[in-house]
Amino acid sequence: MKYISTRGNAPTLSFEEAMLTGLARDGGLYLPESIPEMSPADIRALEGQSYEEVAFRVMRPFLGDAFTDAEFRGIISRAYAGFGHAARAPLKQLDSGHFLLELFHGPTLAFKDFAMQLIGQLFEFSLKRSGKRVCIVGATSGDTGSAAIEAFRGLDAVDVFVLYPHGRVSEVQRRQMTTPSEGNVHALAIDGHFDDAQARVKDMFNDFEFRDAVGLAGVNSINWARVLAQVVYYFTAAVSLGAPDRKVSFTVPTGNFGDVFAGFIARRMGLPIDRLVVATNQNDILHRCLSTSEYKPDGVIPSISPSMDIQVSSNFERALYYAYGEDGGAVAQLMDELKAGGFSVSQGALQALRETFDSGRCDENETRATISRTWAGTGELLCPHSAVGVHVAETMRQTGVPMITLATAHPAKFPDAVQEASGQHAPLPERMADLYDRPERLTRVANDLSAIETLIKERIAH
Ligand SMILES: Cc1ncc(COP(=O)(O)O)c(C=O)c1O
Ligand SMILES: N[C@@H](CCOP(=O)(O)O)C(=O)O
Repeated sequence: MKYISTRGNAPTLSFEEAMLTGLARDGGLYLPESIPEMSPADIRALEGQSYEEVAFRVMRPFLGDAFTDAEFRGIISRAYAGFGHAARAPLKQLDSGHFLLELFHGPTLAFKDFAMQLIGQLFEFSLKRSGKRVCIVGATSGDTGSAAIEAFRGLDAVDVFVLYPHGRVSEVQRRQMTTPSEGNVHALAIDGHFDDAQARVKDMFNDFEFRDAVGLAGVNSINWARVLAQVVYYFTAAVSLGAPDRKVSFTVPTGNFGDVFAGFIARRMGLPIDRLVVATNQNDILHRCLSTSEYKPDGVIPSISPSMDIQVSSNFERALYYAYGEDGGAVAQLMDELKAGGFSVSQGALQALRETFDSGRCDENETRATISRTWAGTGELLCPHSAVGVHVAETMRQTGVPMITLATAHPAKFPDAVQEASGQHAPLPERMADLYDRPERLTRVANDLSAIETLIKERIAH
């Protein structure tokens, strides 16, 4: 299995190389050259299997010869051993035909753990084998950063730097990033919002001298392995509702488009997904683009679902690659236009996107009302991101096709918003009960590439 760049002008890599490389050297994102398919019989055979077994069968064809079957099974088993639910991703019924896929039972209480725990294990295995070191730099609006720190803390061959927008993540998210005491963990609070942090990370990848000097690696959903690990729970959820003999739809609270793009890959692999619904908060560039064809970032507005406060949605580039008929030149052209302010998706590409994706938006009041209504009606306490999904799903439901909404974070990560909306306190699990008492360690940084690069080089030298 080979990996190619969405912009068509970077070296072709193996799975392991693409995983350790992060951003392609032409600025694009890696994708498999072709997408392996699973037959209806293969999908049917997943019924009743453990999450780990489904993960093995779904991901194995993408890996080539990077790991033996036994090695990969061991990696998967270690990755999910620390999850707080035997099913890993349990499905709960909310209403007739509407289900909630709970993705927040991992160590940092967000869906990011599904991929990050796996790539933590993959990196560790791979770096031990090669004897190499890497410097991971990630951008986060709150959840990727804490999941990355949890997955890589204390690893000898890795330094992990996380850039988060100062003052724009929840207190629990911040403390998850600033309280680990391991010397290889560096939480950097940047002046700006998530889009600034993500832009600086991509700038670092495009600064080849810096990139090669520090051994830069990425664990944002830039990294294909992140997306791949998220494909698995689309299979477990759909199969438990009758796939491949019954279609299902998914609604996905969306920011950087990684999670919903994983659903797109599941669909291309043969999973009978009817609609993939992109649910945005008031930072609704994706909903506007899918409705009007115009993709023009116009500034982030802070919301009560802060992890989705994103206007430059990295993985949309991967969807555009397929919508433009796998034409890397066309994608490179759009990304140049984006640097100059924005672009319009062609009518043909828009039609291709709409064959798979629907979209909807949920404002702040609707988010609060959904948390309150869902608590009162079902006893399920939603985090604000999951509430965005549930609200949009409720407006999109079709009779006859079950809708599965992804619950992307635990309500305890956003206790103030949840309390205000529902009057309910969402307590942290016992193992994190002292989070508010642990000492914090962070560095404030300006939104300045050279200052951040200098800081990273100095920290690594020490
Ligand atoms: C809790 C939560 N929900 C939803 C999202 C959006 O996911 P994606 O960026 O993959 O679209 C994020 C951030 O990624 C998140 O942290
Ligand atoms: N919401 C994310 C933003 C980064 O997304 P990623 O999937 O590209 O890592 C976060 O919580 O950091």
